[in-house]
Amino acid sequence: MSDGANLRGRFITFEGGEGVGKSTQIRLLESRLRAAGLDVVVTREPGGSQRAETIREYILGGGARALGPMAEALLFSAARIDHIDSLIRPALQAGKWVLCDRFADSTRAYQGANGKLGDDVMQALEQVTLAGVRPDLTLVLDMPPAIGLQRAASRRAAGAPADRFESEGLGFHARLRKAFHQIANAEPRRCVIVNADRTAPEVGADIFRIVDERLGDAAPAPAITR
Ligand SMILES: Nc1ncnc2c1ncn2[C@@H]1O[C@H](COP(=O)(O)OP(=O)(O)OP(=O)(O)O)[C@@H](O)[C@H]1O
Ligand SMILES: Cc1cn([C@H]2C[C@H](O)[C@@H](COP(=O)(O)O)O2)c(=O)[nH]c1=O
Repeated sequence: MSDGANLRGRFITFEGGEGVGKSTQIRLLESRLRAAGLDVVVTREPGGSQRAETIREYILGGGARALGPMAEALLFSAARIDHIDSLIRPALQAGKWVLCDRFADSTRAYQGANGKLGDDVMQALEQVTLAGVRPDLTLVLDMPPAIGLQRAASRRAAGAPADRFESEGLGFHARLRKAFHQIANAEPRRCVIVNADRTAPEVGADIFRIVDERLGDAAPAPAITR
């Protein structure tokens, strides 16, 4: 969340490479948190607001590729500013739990590490973009990239092309995995790496246990059933 005392909710982000199961796990966690009586908002990046969804279409369609990683990072950040202002901050101020499919760590990994933008640039960008809205917990879903890419490909409609980043080579996706590990290892109070190469219910049980351990005091009696 949240360095502002007026942000009462909880902010959980899901990160990782392509096809690691973030959307699937967000749906599972959403239903468990709702069952525990919490007010939950599910959202995603890039996107989550009308203007940010327009930017999403442009970037994932490959429109910004030729501009290079710095310009792409700025576009993701522009989308994030609108998303934070119009949806995330108001939800946190209202005491809701926000589950977000990707956030600033994706910019660090995809544009920063893979695009070779310096840490100083990435930190400055986050400082102005996030304006104090930072995740309470980040779940980094981890698996060999070849498996995730295979899952992402099998999810696509027949004949649909891979998007801007799915179509990068295996080396790009291997560097992403390393970057997410580095991010998580550098911030162990915020980030947990979750082995996503298991069945969805197994991963989901692990995630709920982590959420309960890390943020359970904020929830009305979250009960682990398995
Ligand atoms: N644990 C799992 N085992 C096998 N298949 C899974 C598992 N979790 C999700 N899937 C399937 O893999 C595909 C990708 O899952 P999902 O959309 O949840 O991933 P994602 O991380 O949100 O992907 P992306 O970042 O590419 O949008 C879907 O077809 C989904 O049904
Ligand atoms: C937020 C963000 C995302 N990306 C990349 C990562 C994915 O390839 C796509 C989003 O697609 P998904 O199916 O919704 O995961 O965008 C990025 O490069 N930088 C970012 O900041």
